Amino acid sequence: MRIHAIELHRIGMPLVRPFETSFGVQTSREVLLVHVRTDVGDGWGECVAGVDPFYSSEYVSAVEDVIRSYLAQALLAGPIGGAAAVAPLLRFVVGHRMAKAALEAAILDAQLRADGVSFGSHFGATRDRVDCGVSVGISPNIPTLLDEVQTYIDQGYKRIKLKIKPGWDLEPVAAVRDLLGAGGLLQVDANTAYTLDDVAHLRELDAFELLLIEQPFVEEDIGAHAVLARAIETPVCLDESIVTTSVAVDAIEQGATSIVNIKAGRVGGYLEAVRMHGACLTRGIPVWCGGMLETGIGRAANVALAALPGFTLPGDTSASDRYFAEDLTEPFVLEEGTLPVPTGPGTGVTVREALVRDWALRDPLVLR
Ligand SMILES: CSCC[C@@H](NC(=O)CCC(=O)O)C(=O)O
Ligand SMILES: [Mg+2]
Repeated sequence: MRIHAIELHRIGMPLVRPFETSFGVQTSREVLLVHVRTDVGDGWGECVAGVDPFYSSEYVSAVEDVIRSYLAQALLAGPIGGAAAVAPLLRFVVGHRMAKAALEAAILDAQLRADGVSFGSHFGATRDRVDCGVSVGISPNIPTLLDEVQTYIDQGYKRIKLKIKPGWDLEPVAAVRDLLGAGGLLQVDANTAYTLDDVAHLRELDAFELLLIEQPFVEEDIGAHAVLARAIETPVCLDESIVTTSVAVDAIEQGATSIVNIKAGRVGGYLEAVRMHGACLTRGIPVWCGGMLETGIGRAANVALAALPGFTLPGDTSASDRYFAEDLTEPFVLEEGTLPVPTGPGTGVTVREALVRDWALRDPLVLR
């Protein structure tokens, strides 16, 4: 495959409601899209990095810079062996996994569209629909939280995930457990907001029959998560910590995580995410597909990934209208708590390029 151009599009999309986590409040999504033009056709990839380095060390301007300054040339210098060659070609740059993942996804999209193969088929999907959960931000108060959760219950979501932080945890969880009833699927995500000093406090979550507690401690503290896992009943699930398949295996073997949130952008791409799925499946570790407020481009790829056999828990693969009034692709619409796996070549979705232009925050960066 010969890549003729790599275009970086930085666009802004308002969120339908503010989304608050333990690291801040978001009211819009500023997202970097990669559009590659190759000798076999075009492809689109979405970078999951936020506009600020608050979820991880990556952020949109840094992604633009690392692609422009280092990564693009490695892909434009000469013919490459397709998407499988991208990670090895980019290994000379340390980290920057979200940037690399967006490039690989765009190239994979171009390659599979040319081959007439869908992401799902390429990954080994075994389902044609995936069960969907929804992530609920920190609310100003309990009544507001319950109104939002009730909306999602009425829409048919199969699982509720609540963002928590010190001062907003036991009370909202108790209220939502009460609203859901005993059998409702409920989990929490702390986005690293706690420390080992909070173990006794976090043990009180055991009363609410949660599916899991996601990433209570900072990314690097794998061992601390193993200590917590031995001290509480609620299964510990890692997100930010799990940046490669080998880190996932180490964390599993240390007893730091018994469920894994897989996000292709966080681990360097969909091909690594498929490898991570395989490693977890072999070890009997359930996985689910995390979300990064993707547009329909990333959402299509996530739904394909979530259709693999080891993805046995509902993911943060919500409908497009969870975050956006209008999407860059045909909207993903929830049907009985599920989304259909796209069957068309590549991601299987068509990017509305007029919207990419209308929502652009600056002129595209074209690298040749
Ligand atoms: C801006 S928060 C993004 C990271 C967060 N993602 C979600 O909560 C799900 C977001 C989504 O529904 O795409 C997580 O830590 O899991
Ligand atoms: Mg998370």
